[in-house]
Amino acid sequence: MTDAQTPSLEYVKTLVSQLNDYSYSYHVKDDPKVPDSEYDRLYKALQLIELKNPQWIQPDSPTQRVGEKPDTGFANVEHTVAMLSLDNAFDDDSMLEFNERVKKLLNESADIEFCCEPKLDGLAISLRYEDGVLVRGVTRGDGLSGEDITSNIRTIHTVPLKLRTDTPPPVVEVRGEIYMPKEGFEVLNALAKQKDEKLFVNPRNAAAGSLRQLDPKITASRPLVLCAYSIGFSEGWTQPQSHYDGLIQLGDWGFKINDRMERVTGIQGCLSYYEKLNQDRPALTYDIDGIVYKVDSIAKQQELGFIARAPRWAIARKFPAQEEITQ
Ligand SMILES: Cc1ccc2cc(C(N)=O)cc(O)c2n1
Repeated sequence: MTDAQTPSLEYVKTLVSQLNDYSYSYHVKDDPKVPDSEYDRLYKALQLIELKNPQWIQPDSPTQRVGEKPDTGFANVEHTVAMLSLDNAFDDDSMLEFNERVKKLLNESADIEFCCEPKLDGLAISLRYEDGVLVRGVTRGDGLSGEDITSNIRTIHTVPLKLRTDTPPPVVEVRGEIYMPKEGFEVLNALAKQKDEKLFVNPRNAAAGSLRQLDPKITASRPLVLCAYSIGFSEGWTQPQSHYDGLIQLGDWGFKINDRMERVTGIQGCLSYYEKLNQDRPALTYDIDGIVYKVDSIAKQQELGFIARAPRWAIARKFPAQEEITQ
């Protein structure tokens, strides 16, 4: 790319695409492709052209991540499909019962395939994409409705402003957990201490406080990460028939998915996954409060359905509570 490119709509689209590719590699794949200086040079070039040609501004331009405060507070929005809480299991016997109950309900004698993932200790949100473009981000709230925090969601680099595909579903809602990595939490509290400000008790509270800021510039300054964990409502496409494949699809679209996510066979696979993750837990760069196990087959999930608001096809196996972080 030449430096002195004549500004044009095509050139703006190329710059946006290039900057978003670099940002995806850096923030989602943790694999920077160019030095920060090169990213900043292109970003400034884009800003300058957009300033002189606002009509060329693209919806997924990285310059559009940090907007203005919403005039009023956060509007309340109803979820198209309820955001479920999970039944909890606190010991292996409960896991064995969960497995037996699932097999009985499915009238299945063979081992069930489960998808396992760390249960991130953050805040659940739902993102709506129309024709591949992010239109809204809503907190879980009470599971039926939540707060529209789109302006704050847009500032998070691991939230794609546009899905990385030329053939997006007309409508898809993606669910994920927004969390603050342990290191970012320590730096944030060290800064707060220096400024004699109130400290956050733990990364989850820090993430919640950062998302509830009315000013997106404050949210933008906080080290927040989105990890996608499921596809919610969608229409106009053929959804993968396995939860695991759905997560791979989300990764292909540009979302961060958890690299510890794994598909296992039967209850023994679940118990082994628990033992391994419980050992590795202290070394993780983020807080978790358990493991989420899901029946991998979407058809089996639909057959099992839901009791009240907790699905019969999933369970959260909790770790013993970590000692509270002393200030
Ligand atoms: C259905 C459901 C509900 C809450 C969840 C929460 C998490 C999480 N906190 O990481 C992961 C999941 O797969 C979840 N899945």
